[in-house]
Amino acid sequence: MIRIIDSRKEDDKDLLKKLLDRSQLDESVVLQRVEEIVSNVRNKGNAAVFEYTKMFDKVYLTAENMRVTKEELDDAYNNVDNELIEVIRRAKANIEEYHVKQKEKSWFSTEKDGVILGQILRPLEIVGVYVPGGTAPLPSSVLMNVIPAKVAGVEKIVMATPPGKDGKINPVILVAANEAGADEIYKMGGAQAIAALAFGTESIPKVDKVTGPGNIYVNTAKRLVYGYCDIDMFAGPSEIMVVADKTANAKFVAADLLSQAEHDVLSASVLVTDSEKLAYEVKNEVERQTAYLGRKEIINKSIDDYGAIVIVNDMEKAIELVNQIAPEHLELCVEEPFGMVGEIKNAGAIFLGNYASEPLGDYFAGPNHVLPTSGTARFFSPLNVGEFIKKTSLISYSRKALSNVKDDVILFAESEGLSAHANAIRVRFEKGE
Ligand SMILES: NC(=O)c1ccc[n+]([C@@H]2O[C@H](COP(=O)([O-])OP(=O)(O)OC[C@H]3O[C@@H](n4cnc5c(N)ncnc54)[C@H](O)[C@@H]3O)[C@@H](O)[C@H]2O)c1
Ligand SMILES: N[C@H](CO)Cc1c[nH]c[nH+]1
Ligand SMILES: [Zn+2]
Repeated sequence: MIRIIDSRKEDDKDLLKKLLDRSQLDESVVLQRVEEIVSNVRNKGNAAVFEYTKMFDKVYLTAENMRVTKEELDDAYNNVDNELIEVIRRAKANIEEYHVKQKEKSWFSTEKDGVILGQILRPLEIVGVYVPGGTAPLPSSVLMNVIPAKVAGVEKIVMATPPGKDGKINPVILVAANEAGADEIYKMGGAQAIAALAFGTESIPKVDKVTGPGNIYVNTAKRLVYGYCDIDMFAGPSEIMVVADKTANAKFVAADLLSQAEHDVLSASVLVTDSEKLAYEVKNEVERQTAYLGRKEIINKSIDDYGAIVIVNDMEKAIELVNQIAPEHLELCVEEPFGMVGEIKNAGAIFLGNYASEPLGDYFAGPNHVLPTSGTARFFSPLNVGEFIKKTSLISYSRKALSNVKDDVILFAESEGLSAHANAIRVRFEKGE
C-alpha cells in the first residue's frame, strides 16, 4: 500500500535516504561478487561467460550459439506482428530525429598572428550496448541505445542481452535491434556480459564503451570496467517523481506512478503535492488501478517499499525535495509547468503537463529513456549522441605566434621545475633557428 507522509507534521529524511539507496543488498557483498565475475571473464573469456550464464540464466551457451544468427533474425520477423514492426519504425524515426539535433561539429578557429586552435570530433569505433532482460525484455531500450550510437557514426555496435530460459532472445528485441542497426548480438546478460564486452573474449570483440541500463550487477560491473573502456552512467531501477497541485488528475497521476513501479521491486514512485485532497485521491486510485494491472507482485512490493505520497506546505518545498532526490523521471502536473521548470536543477527527464505521461517518453517521444537513477541525475545526463563521440584538441602556432608567448611559457615551466619543458620552447629561438 502506498504510504502518505505529511511533511508538514513529520520528518521526510528517512524517505530521502531510502529512495537514494535502494539496492537492498549489502554493497560490499555485491562488489565482491561482481569483482569475481569480472575478473573470471577477463581471465577465462568464453568459459566464464558460459559458466555464469548457466548459473544465473539457466542457459547452456557455446561459442556456436552465443551469437544471434541471420536465420534467428529472419525468424524473429516471422514472429512479430507487422503492426508492431511499424510502431517500432515510427518510434525509431522520432528517436532519430531528436538525437540528430544533438550532433556537435568539429571546429577550428584562427586567432591572430598565426594561431589555429580547434577540436576534432570522431565517433567511437566500436561500442557495446546492454539491453536488460531480467524482469522483462525491453525492445524500447534497444532503440534508445543503438540509435544515438548510429547517429554518432559508430562503426560497429555490439549488443548484449540475457537469453530467456529457452536460450533464445525475445523476437521483438531482435527486430528492434535489426531495425536500429545493431551489428552483432550476443545472448548474455548481467555482470558477465559487461565484462565480456569490456575485455573481449575468444568470440566477443573488445569494445571502447559500454552503455545501457540494468540491475545492480550490471551497474556494478560497469563501474569496475570503467577505465578499461568508457561507460555512460549509473542507469539502475526505474524511478518516477510527480509534482502535482490541485489541478492535477488523480487518475492520471496514479497511473503514471504505477507505470514505473511495474519495472522492478526496487523501482521508486513518489508523488509530492500541496493538495491533501489530491494525495488521498491518488492513494485510492493507486489501489483501484493496481487491482486490474499485471505484474502485481512487483508493483505491490515496489509500492510498499519505495512508494510514497508526500504532502508539502507549498511548491517551494516540493522543488527542494525534487532537487535532493534528483529523480530519473519528473512529471510536473501543475497549473503552470513551464513556470516551474527553471527551478528544477536535478532530474533526468522532465515531463510537463497532464498529457506528457512518462511512458510516452519510454517509447515514442524521441528523447532517450536511458537515464541516471539513485540521485545520480545530480551529475549524469541522459544517454545522448555525445556519449559515442570522442574529442581531440588541435593546436597550431606560427614562429611569430610562439615568439609572442615564449617568455610566459618558459617562466611557467620553470616554476614547475621542468627545465626540459622550458628548453623545448627556448631552442626554437636560439641563433640560427
Ligand atoms: N535507468 C534506466 O534508464 C532504465 C531503463 C530501462 C530499465 N531500467 C531498469 O533496469 C533494470 C533491469 O534489471 P533486470 O534484472 O530486469 O535485467 P538485467 O538484464 O539488468 O539483469 C539480468 C541479469 O542479472 C544477472 N543476475 C541475476 N541475478 C544475479 C545474481 N544473484 N548474481 C549475479 N548476477 C545476477 C543475470 O546474469 C541476468 O542475466 C530494472 O531495474 C529496470 O527498472 C532502467
Ligand atoms: N522507464 C524505463 C526507464 O527507467 C524505460 C522503459 C523501457 N520500457 C518501458 N520503460
Ligand atoms: Zn518504463
